[in-house]
Amino acid sequence: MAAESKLTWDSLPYKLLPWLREALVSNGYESMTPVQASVIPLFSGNKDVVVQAVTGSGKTLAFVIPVLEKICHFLREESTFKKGHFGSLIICPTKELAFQIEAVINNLVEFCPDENYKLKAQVVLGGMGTVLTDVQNFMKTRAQVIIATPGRALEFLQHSMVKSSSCQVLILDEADRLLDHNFSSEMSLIAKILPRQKRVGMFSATMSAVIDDVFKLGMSNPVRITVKSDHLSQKLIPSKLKLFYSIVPADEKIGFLFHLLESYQFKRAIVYFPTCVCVSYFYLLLNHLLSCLNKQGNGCKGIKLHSLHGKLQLETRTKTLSHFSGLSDCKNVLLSTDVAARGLDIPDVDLVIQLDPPTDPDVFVHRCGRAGRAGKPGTAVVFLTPGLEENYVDFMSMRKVELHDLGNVHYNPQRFELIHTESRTWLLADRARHEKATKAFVTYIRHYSKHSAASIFRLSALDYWRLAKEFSLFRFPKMPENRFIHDFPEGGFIDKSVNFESHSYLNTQKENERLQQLCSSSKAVQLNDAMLDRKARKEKNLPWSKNSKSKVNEKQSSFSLKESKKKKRLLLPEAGIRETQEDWKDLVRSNKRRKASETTSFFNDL
Ligand SMILES: Nc1ncnc2c1ncn2[C@@H]1O[C@H](COP(=O)(O)OP(=O)(O)OP(=O)(O)O)[C@@H](O)[C@H]1O
Repeated sequence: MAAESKLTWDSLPYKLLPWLREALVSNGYESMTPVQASVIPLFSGNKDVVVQAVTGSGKTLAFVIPVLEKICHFLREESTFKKGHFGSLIICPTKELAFQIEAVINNLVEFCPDENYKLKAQVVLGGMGTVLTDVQNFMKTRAQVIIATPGRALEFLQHSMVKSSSCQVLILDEADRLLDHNFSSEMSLIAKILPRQKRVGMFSATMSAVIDDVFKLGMSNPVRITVKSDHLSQKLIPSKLKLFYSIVPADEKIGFLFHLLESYQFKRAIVYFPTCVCVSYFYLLLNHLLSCLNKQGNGCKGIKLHSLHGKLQLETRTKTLSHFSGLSDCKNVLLSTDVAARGLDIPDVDLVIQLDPPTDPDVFVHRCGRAGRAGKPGTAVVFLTPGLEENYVDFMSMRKVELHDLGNVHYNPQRFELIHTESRTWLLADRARHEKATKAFVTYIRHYSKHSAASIFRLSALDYWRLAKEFSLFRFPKMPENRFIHDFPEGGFIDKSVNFESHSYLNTQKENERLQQLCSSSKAVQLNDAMLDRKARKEKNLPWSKNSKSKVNEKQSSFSLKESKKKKRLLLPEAGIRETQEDWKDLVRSNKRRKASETTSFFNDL
């Protein structure tokens, strides 16, 4: 980071603990960043702080230093925390961020002389064992700093063996995220459990709606600190981060993404997708396309893809991040949801691509801020589809975020066609792939409806045909939004040349099950036809006196028999119809899940 000479650690109005000063310098932090210089004296001097500073400006150390100092002062006086007690609680919205903060603390505390005490931090996260395991570990390690995500932090504090009366400092990293409606109830309960006398620090690059909530957390007279970038026009954006937009029709996004990945010189890039299913689907598809393009000598060599989203096991997520950020001679590309939008500090990420803008405009700033950190150069590009979405440029400009046109990009149309053909062939080879594409498409539409800028992102204005092509769909799933699709094809069939009955699974067991189901439903149709035939014959053989219908009606009745057969068939689970019902069931199920998850954890969706 470009250090300003006057911001040395010695220029603080008090003297840092000698071991801490040494630890900072040994970790390469020769001097303070502006946010550290503004925050540390106030926060260490017992003020509550609400800090807004651009992404990558060093907010983590701005709270870690006062936290460690306060614990050391306490330990100097009391020599130890009583069993079950701790000194500081740091809350952040994601597990990745919790581990990152733990690493920053660990790198410093190893310099702490442990004559009397050993400084320790412990992460306490949902999805990693039970809270009882966390508590048992805590009893063994006697960690003084707890780093947690909100739900597990609350469970931990509510455990009878955990005593919170010695907690002196509460930190909310990505505070605006922690205080939004998804976490606010946990946060108020946590604030009630912790002692009144604690100091509170809130940190984020965006703080639009936070200020009303500070008093709920028991902050008394907080100081608001805003550190803007020295960028001429963009005060919310780091000075060396360049922001671009490009108008790209939905069905050209994948081709254009490959073009950017190939033509830009970068070391690490993050590509954002809206949902977990979209990440996992496009990870498979893009990997396949990459190997096709490579084999056919169509470029895109030396690119390695990684995928990250909240539905992956924590262990997988951790491994993915370490592979993505580890040493490599490839261009590493992380396909991710917003689980990697905030706080993550991955060295050398110099390109961020957003296939779609995020639903919350504040997240846009956080996503872009994964590049251009700590004074390094970076580029962020967002794709906007032609039409209403173009207004996003003015919308962001009103929020003081200026986007520049990436300009005309010439890319190879042949390669573009190749991408579509290869995607189609790949999907045709396995029915499961098309099912995944369908799910990804449905989650995309659902996500689109959540945009806070509803006048720009309208479901009615989406180009569903092009969007379906982006996902390589052969058929529209049944969903309420189909009413917006012009010239909606009969049965939703986009590609009429695809025979859905013979479209098979690559997995033999799955395929056998499907064939059995198909067979039993066609038997059911036959049985039903036979039953109707018998009934008709019986009616025909009745004596004239008992038959209510006249001969004149006979022709009509044989016609209505055919009609009723047809109708009954429609009620039976024939292959095509069953699929539509499946699509529909998926949607209903996912709607139910969405409602449930909206009331539980928002981050399941990331
Ligand atoms: N004093 C310093 N000197 C040199 N580098 C620093 C200093 N402080 C922090 N950094 C580096 O700057 C980078 C960004 O820091 P950090 O992750 O704390 O930013 P942030 O402001 O929290 O960003 P975000 O808003 O994205 O969470 C890190 O790589 C960190 O090592």
